[in-house]
Amino acid sequence: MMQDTIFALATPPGRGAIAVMRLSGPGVDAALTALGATRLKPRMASVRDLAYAGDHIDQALVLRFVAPHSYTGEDSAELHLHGGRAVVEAASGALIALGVRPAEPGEFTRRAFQNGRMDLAQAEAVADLIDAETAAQARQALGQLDGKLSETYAGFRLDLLHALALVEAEIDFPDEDVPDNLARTAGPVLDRLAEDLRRAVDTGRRGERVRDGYRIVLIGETNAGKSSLFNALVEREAAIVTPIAGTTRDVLDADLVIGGYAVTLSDTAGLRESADPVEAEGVRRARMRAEQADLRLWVRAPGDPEGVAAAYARPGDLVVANKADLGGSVPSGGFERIEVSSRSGEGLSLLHDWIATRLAQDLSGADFPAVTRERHRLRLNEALEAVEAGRRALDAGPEMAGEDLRRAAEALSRVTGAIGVEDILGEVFSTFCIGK
Ligand SMILES: Nc1nc2c(c(=O)[nH]1)N(C=O)[C@@H](CNc1ccc(C(=O)N[C@@H](CCC(=O)O)C(=O)O)cc1)CN2
Ligand SMILES: Nc1nc2c(ncn2[C@@H]2O[C@H](COP(=O)(O)OP(=O)(O)OP(=O)(O)O)[C@@H](O)[C@H]2O)c(=O)[nH]1
Ligand SMILES: [Mg+2]
Repeated sequence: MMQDTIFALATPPGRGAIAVMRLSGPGVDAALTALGATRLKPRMASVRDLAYAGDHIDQALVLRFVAPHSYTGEDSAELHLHGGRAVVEAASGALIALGVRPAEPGEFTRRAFQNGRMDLAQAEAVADLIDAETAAQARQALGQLDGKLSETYAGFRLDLLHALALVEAEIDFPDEDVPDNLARTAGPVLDRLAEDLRRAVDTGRRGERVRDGYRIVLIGETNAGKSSLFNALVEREAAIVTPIAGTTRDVLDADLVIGGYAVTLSDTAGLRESADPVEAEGVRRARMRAEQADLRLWVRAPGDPEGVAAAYARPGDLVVANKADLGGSVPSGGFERIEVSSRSGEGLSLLHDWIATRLAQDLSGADFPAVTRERHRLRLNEALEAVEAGRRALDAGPEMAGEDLRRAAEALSRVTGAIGVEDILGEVFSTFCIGK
């Protein structure tokens, strides 16, 4: 079956200096000819007057790419138009009249994937690079686009296939010259692989946090000044502040960038026992969010009760001793501690720097993370479990182990899309923007 020919605006909609319209599919050359763009040398920019049905559309810069030497691997073209709504409308109308269809989100990259121009992890990297707002996110996405994540998984698979070959040799030639002590040969290979996978899962937290944002949660007793500190850090009056204990109920999130890393900061309800069902639900949500935090700032004020929050703090938390302008002391309780005043602003830049240092500690690292999305982490854990099961099964016999190892290989292949791809295509490409 012949592929549709598709088009989409690749630049943001609206008024701009230039609007780039992208086309891909077997009908590209016919469409270009119908618009009057002829004698185009592949990969060379040419200025052409575009017209359709007697109407002049634009004087445009036109690029033509001949399959397979294009982004999608198909015949493709770009119309660099004057960036006004009317011109873009006229060009779209002409293309639709010529039987070229508007693209679905991510359809260009999906075709690039289906034509073997990139694997699934690289396609995800394209989306991540477009969404990147911090330098760290862009760096990580670019590494993934270059194939670093794919290489890591290829390495795991190679070790796995090595172990599988040993196991299968034992299955196929049980009476021949294969060492019959299988556990002695394949065992160490699997042990090493399991070790590598475990390390990859551990560093994976870092990749996901760089991509999705590092989660910082404010916790503390009511009235400690969590919402005041939240407002000071996000630099706007986002949260309600009152002298009434129990003001905050819902969890309030704000996205910010600290030290070049994306951070989600959450304000939460003050932790205390409450008979009010609304407040009790707020406290339940506060605890839930605090559980998932990468860093918790335990906000304390002079005279705070040694109450629920103290019982809740855990190693790694930072005590933020608030209301320093009032004098009076706040016990640190063995935690690292920084004195601030949300009111006067004293100490806030110190707090900012402390957080930036913690982020760099937790998120920077020389080697590229094996996991940047939950999808990767789930498959990696699946592979690790299967390898561990295979290792245990070696003693029971090669058939048992072979089954587990094939399951591990399949889990790893799903990350780069080497197999079992149909069910994940929708999930991966539906989040793209149109024109990518
Ligand atoms: N105008 C424009 N800018 C763009 C893109 C684009 O499609 N159009 N890209 C799209 O995301 C990115 C660049 N990525 C691209 C990757 C491969 C090919 C390509 O034509 N590859 C051919 C030829 C390679 C060569 O010139 O030697 C190939 O690999 O065979 C084009 C763009 C970013 N900038
Ligand atoms: N003097 C002084 N007062 C502060 C400071 N920070 C907050 N406050 C006051 O303390 C009271 C409580 O502040 P909030 O920010 O609402 O406290 P909270 O921890 O969010 O309280 P809940 O939402 O009830 O848990 C308000 O009256 C604030 O104006 C500070 O640094 N110095
Ligand atoms: Mg509050």
